Amino acid sequence: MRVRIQSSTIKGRLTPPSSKSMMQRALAAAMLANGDSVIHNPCKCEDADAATDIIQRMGSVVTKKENSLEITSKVSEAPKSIHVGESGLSLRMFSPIVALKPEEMEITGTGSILNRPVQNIIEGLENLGIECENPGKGFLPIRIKGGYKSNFAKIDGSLGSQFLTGLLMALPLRKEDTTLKVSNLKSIPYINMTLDLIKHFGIEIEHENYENFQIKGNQIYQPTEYTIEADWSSAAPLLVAGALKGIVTLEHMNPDSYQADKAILDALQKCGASIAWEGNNLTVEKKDLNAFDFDATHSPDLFPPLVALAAHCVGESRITGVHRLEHKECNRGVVLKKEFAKLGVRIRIEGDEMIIPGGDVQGGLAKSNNDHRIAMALAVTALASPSPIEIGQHECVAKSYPEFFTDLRKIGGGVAQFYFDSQFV
Ligand SMILES: O=C(O)C1=C[C@@H](OP(=O)(O)O)[C@@H](O)[C@H](O)C1
Ligand SMILES: C=C(OP(=O)(O)O)C(=O)O
Repeated sequence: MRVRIQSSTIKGRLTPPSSKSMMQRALAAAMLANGDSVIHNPCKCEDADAATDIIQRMGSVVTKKENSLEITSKVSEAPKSIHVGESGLSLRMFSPIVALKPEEMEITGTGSILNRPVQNIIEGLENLGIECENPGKGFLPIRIKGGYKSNFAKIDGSLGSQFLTGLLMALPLRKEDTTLKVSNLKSIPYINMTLDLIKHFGIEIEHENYENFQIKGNQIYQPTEYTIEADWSSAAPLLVAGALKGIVTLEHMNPDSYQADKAILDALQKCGASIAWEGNNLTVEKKDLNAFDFDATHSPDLFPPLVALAAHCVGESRITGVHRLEHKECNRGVVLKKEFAKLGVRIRIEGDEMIIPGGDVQGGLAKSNNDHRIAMALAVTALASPSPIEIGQHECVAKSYPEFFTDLRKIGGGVAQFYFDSQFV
């Protein structure tokens, strides 16, 4: 199935889905807290389902209520395997967590996660004395025989923050203290989110400049109630839709969020869109849009919606941080260049910079490459395109935002859906 989006005027109010990053962390923390926790406003998407399945396999009982999840956690026997679905975060966060258990456990996944390297997880765990096997030779599956033996490790943060998130969640449960020396950490705001969330569950970690983490052992996760915020990563394409073609108000947004992708506001401001807050309601409205420069090194998931924005600005926009895109659901730098070329936009990549000429969008056929953020970016690009854009493999939005096309339609997006029975682009 593919979807066709045509030029449309945007006008409306929405609440974006709850944060999948916070949701997966909250599920892990609730599992680590022996007792009853409640997650309010849970996120419903495939990555959240994967994390829910993992904690259930690890022995937590999850009960769905109206707009909450009750999680009863208890010490239980380790399963033989866990399945992370397509979630990079669940893979990298739960690996160090399951390594607290001495039993051997296999970690598997499906789809795009099978093309994402696991070497840095293995190296990091081995530095802490964990035995790992990797029948997938650099990719999933991996087998972990847990039991941390070392109190010190050097961690390479250059590929991202997710593995460090897992270590920061797991290591406070050791008997011993641990010191981590982290080099070249990327996606830093995600670590702030982790530290804030575990603090809510009673865990304290100190660090100097995101390089030297002192993790006290013998800490205890306290069962608690936790409310998941609206997702700034899912909000980003909706805000770009407002900036390109009308006006959109997003409700229940936290202006003080730790989420990295709140930085979309900086880019919208730089290009000249109108931004207004009223309490927790955020309104973005179209104005004349000019090219902008933006550093997305620490908020890499903003690249796709920012490319959609830049493609309709006057002039050439420059986004830094291309090296952060290689190991996402697809190689996002390469795929953005290839798919936007099909629509008339000749993106250039020079070193770590992506240069996007504005004003060349023609419309046409493009595919998501099974990447939810690319599918959403193509959809909002279409709102201001002279001819419609058809998007193949658009169902992949279910990874983070299953209702994306329904919501886009609610605010005026001209979304038509139809079946197609043979090979597509
Ligand atoms: O911790 C998280 O929730 C995430 C961290 C980022 O990954 P990296 O830390 O690998 O850059 C981001 O791209 C991902 O979508 C979610
Ligand atoms: C990269 C993403 O997620 P993950 O790494 O958790 O699969 C994303 O949601 O854009």
